[in-house]
Amino acid sequence: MRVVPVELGDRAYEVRIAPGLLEQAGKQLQPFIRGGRLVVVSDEQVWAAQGARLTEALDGVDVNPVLVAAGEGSKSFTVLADLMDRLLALEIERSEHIVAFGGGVIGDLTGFASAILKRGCGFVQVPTTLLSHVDSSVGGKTGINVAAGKNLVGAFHQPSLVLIDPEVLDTLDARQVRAGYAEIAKYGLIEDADFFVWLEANGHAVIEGDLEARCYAIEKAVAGKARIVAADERETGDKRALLNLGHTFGHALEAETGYSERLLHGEAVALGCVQAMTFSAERRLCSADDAERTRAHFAAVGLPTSLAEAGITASGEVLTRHMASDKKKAGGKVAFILSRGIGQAYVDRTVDMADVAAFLDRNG
Ligand SMILES: NC(=O)c1ccc[n+]([C@@H]2O[C@H](COP(=O)([O-])OP(=O)(O)OC[C@H]3O[C@@H](n4cnc5c(N)ncnc54)[C@H](O)[C@@H]3O)[C@@H](O)[C@H]2O)c1
Ligand SMILES: O=C(O)C(=O)C[C@@H](O)[C@H](O)[C@H](O)COP(=O)(O)O
Ligand SMILES: [Zn+2]
Repeated sequence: MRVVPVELGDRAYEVRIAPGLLEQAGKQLQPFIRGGRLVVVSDEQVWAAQGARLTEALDGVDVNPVLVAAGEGSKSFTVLADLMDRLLALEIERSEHIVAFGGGVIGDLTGFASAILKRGCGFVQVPTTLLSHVDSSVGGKTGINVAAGKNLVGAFHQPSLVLIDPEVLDTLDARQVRAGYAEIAKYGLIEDADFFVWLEANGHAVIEGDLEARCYAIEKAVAGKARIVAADERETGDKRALLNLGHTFGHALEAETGYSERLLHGEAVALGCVQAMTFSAERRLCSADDAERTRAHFAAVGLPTSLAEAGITASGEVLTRHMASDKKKAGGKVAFILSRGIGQAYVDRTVDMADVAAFLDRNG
């Protein structure tokens, strides 16, 4: 088993990664079982595909599944309110841990519900998508989307344990796997140029399900994220903001497409990373070659790299309006994660929104 520690003092926890780990859920989750039961929040699709594996591994435990609809729409006040009522109806106690069994939507929603239920109870992440393996299950960002934008209501609330079994990805469809891959490549672009080179050679293997390549890439991305989170848990400095590479652009694209299946979060991040690198190249911060390598790699693994490809016709002015609600805004200025080269992302607070709008109009 690969174990990545997330060093956060009294909120420290482990990320355990191993094929077949789900079969050991009884042993792994033992410390969190209270009164013989475990409350598990999941979505209907995950539960249909993987629920039996979890409940069989928890033989003898009274598993209480609480299911929500699959998809980004469940990161909403309506679903959160209903979930809270259902958790309270189970007479859940503050000393209990809730298990988030699903992708990033379930992790973000359940994590937020745990943060506010009875003023905070514990939770454990058992992620089931590639995206949630490499990114959303680690670091404690939880929350929901609201009319004003993506993840604008939420809390930092760390899980007590993360259990990653790459074999759960066997039932995940190929488009979702590719979307999750974008957050792996993002990590290489941020601060690990050698890892990006490795991905250029092995990205297909990661996507196609080579277990060794997948485990290596998952561990690498998780370890990178854990290091950044340990250094800047609440994004008060510029360190954690780097994990937002591609997201200022990407979240605007998700807003424009109504958080719908038209553009998955990971696809928006891929497109956003290409835009951030191309914008950086136009400003001569990084080379045109690095921007092209980024575009070519995402294209090679089947991710969208242009607005036209994603079917987005909105003007730069409309897209930058979405960016105005970005959480990285300070003193009225939106911060952008730009790049001095592959593996050299940095936070830039000098960007003029009119320049971004004109860039988007030129680079449809
Ligand atoms: N908190 C963070 O740090 C963080 C980081 C990155 C992304 N996110 C958030 O994560 C969300 C995206 O997460 P996601 O890409 O995992 O999407 P998701 O949770 O919507 O899952 C994608 C789809 O796959 C299905 N699914 C999940 N696991 C499956 C499995 N093993 N077999 C079959 N079907 C399965 C789900 O039912 C869903 O329909 C976004 O809301 C994004 O904002 C959060
Ligand atoms: O963990 C982080 O920090 C990230 O930025 C990871 C991102 O991949 C993730 O999508 C996150 O939810 C975006 O953060 P937000 O603060 O912009 O909502
Ligand atoms: Zn993301």
